[in-house]
Amino acid sequence: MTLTLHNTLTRREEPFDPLIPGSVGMYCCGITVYDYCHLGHARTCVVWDVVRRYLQYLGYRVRYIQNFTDIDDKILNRAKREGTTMESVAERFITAYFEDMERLGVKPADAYPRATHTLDGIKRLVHELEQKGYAYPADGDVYYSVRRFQGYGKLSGRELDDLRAGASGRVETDDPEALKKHDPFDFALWKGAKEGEPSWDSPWGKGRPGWHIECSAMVREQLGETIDIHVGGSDLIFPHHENEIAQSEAATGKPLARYWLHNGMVKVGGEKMSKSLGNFITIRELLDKYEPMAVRSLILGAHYRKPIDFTDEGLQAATNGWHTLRDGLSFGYRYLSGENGGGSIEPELEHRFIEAVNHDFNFAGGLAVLFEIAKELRKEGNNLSHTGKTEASLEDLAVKWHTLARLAGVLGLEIDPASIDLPATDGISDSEIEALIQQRATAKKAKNYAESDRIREELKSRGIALIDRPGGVTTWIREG
Ligand SMILES: Nc1ncnc2c1ncn2[C@@H]1O[C@H](COP(=O)(O)OP(=O)(O)OP(=O)(O)O)[C@@H](O)[C@H]1O
Ligand SMILES: [Zn+2]
Repeated sequence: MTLTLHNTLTRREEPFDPLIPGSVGMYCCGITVYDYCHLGHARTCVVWDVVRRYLQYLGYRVRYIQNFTDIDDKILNRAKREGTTMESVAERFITAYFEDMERLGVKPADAYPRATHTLDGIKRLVHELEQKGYAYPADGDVYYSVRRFQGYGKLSGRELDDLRAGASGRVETDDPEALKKHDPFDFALWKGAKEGEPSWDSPWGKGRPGWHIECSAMVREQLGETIDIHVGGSDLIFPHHENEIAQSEAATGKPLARYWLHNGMVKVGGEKMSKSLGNFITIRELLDKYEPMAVRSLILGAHYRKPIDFTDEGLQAATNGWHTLRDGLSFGYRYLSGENGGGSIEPELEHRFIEAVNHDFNFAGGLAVLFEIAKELRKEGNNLSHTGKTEASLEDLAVKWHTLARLAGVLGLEIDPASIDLPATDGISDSEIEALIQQRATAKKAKNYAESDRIREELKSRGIALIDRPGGVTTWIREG
């Protein structure tokens, strides 16, 4: 079984073949830290977290880097609005980022480089591009000359000439930057200092870096000149990743990344969920209403390249799905004296999981295998509580449970053993059921059959079937 990936650069699904066998260098464009993260950011972080975990599970050593963009107009604007500094805004939202990601079970990256910590590397790169004729200074700024780079447009499939035609050669005369550029598609590598804004010394005078150059510099510093996998949201393909390629490849003469992978957007009513559009729900607000693992299930239930439309119904369905998994995952704790995933696993099920996921990270296909195991364990758990017996042997069930726990862990879907007594799938706990059965017995004794039937119906509508046994004993099972 080979892992194949859809490479945005070649528009094809290709076998994965890292530069150094057994080892993967992976870079993800991270967050611009000027606000709380929303569900769109959660999707990006969760998807690439799971890709990283999966590669590790296949046996690769993975070095995973994600940056923070902590120099940016949006951060500056917020700082001005709040009468504080850019550093303090960035610090606050970096802290919030780590809190949110911990709740979602996203593993920390191996390093989190920041623009403010990478200034030397950025300046070196700009200088190199200038030396090689790809960059020109203009009145305190430095611009990248896109038409000097042969491969410009190869990632996004956009031709510079088409872009030019689209822009109809018009130059916005009231935009001071536009007047400094030799070509409208040139972009800033370095921006001369503006009054009252943070700035750093450089050979071009005081100023600050552009957005695209920081990623080129951080990739190089953290992972080298050519990396295996570069990832980010599909909104970054153009211009951000196109510009990263132009910068890095012009400087080194080598490919920046062997595989470019992009996740689809979280949308709301067809539009990208975005801070700027104001149509977002923060991870914090979301986690007030839904369980973190339900959010993960929502994200992993769609193929990573497809858009997800955010709705409450979608999250409710993902919650139900998660509860099925949770019931399966709790089997070992409830019935197998709480051992966890260290035991043997079933090769056939593992094979099916890998076969699904190896096809361009089809996590939804992998999840389907997990649901199947979880449903069987849930059913056998019910058998065990109500008849004391199971259909399969307990040894087989232990192997299935280990398989489920191991593979769900690869997707970062885990239960907290302390939470196992929470209400199960239908939201009704064992003790609530027992209480209703008691009430029903009392009603029956009083010959209030209407009430006793009502209770039976109520439980039935919540997925609980009652079985009246001889001697007035009532047992129950969870159906479904
Ligand atoms: N709606 C979304 N769905 C999926 N990924 C997203 C979404 N919005 C942003 N991302 C991804 O999150 C990462 C961080 O993005 P960044 O901080 O630049 O957000 P942004 O695009 O400025 O957000 P916004 O558009 O909300 O202002 C990027 O990889 C980006 O592609
Ligand atoms: Zn980037």
